Amino acid sequence: MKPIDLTRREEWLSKADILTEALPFMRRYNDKTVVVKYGGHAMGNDELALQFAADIVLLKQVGMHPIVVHGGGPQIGRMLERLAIKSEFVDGLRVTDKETVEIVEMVLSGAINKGIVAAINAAGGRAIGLSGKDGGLIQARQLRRTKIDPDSNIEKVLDLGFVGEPVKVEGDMLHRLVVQDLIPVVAPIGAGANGETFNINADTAAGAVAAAVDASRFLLLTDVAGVLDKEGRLMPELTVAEAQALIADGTISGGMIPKIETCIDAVRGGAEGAVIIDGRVQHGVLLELFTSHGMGTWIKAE
Ligand SMILES: Nc1ncnc2c1ncn2[C@@H]1O[C@H](COP(=O)(O)OP(=O)(O)O)[C@@H](O)[C@H]1O
Ligand SMILES: CC(=O)N[C@@H](CCC(=O)OP(=O)(O)O)C(=O)O
Repeated sequence: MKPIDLTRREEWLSKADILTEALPFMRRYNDKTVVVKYGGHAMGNDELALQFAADIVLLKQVGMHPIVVHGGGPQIGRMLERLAIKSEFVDGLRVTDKETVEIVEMVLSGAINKGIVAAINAAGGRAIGLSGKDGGLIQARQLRRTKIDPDSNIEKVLDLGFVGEPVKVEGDMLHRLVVQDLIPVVAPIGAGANGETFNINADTAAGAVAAAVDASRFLLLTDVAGVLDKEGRLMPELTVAEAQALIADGTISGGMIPKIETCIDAVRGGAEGAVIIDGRVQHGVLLELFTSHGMGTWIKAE
């Protein structure tokens, strides 16, 4: 990190202003757990990734307990393409056959998880990489999803293969890690009761982790400013009911659906705030947590 040049009064003052604004938030969140979902689209370039890691370390340094749950959808997509394996999405979820789930696990628990761990460690933190399989962290079952067929009006069960949903997250295990000053970095892979591997949407996994550790704040980093209305304008706040209406009328679609569903679960579960922010903005996590104006879209109960 570049030190503040105290001979340049202007620079010094601007940093002092930032600190004056940030300190009350830092005090408020001292000893509190924050779950940060780091989406594949938010990972951007190496510089942004290093900055993200430094911000996570800073949260730890000011006394918070950050837990990172990451995605990697675009990276999985690229690997599947290289291997000439076709992939399709239904409502933002990747249809996952046996061959695909092996690649999903390899990409998420391998390169991406260890890359984030290495970046946090290089920034001065102590990260520990886990998949949902380690220590039985995320126990999962096959996701059962149905859809009403618009022509016949009959409810149909969708076959998404090895797409899972969390049944139980070992929150205590994460607590034991964070009190030892470790920063858990979790890949959204679930373990089935019979040892199956499940591909869990990273937003869903992050929401389940946030609920299990009773997180004070839940941030989802993506590649848009937040939830956009039909004209593409940012919506700074949404109630649960408003968000549901936007899904129903199609304003919210694709990958934004699991994000919103997860935020709704988090606020219903008691999280103080669930926020969708632009991970491509430098220091977005700090701006959201430590400024009064925040960033992105805040989903609130009512
Ligand atoms: N109303 C909306 N506001 C913002 N983004 C939306 C909306 N509806 C759909 N999206 C899409 O959701 C995407 C974010 O989801 P996704 O691609 O799964 O991100 P990530 O990889 O970060 O999880 C956006 O890039 C955008 O294309
Ligand atoms: C079931 C399902 O869709 N799983 C996701 C898991 C990764 C993910 O969610 O990554 P992002 O957060 O970057 O989108 C997938 O296979 O792409």
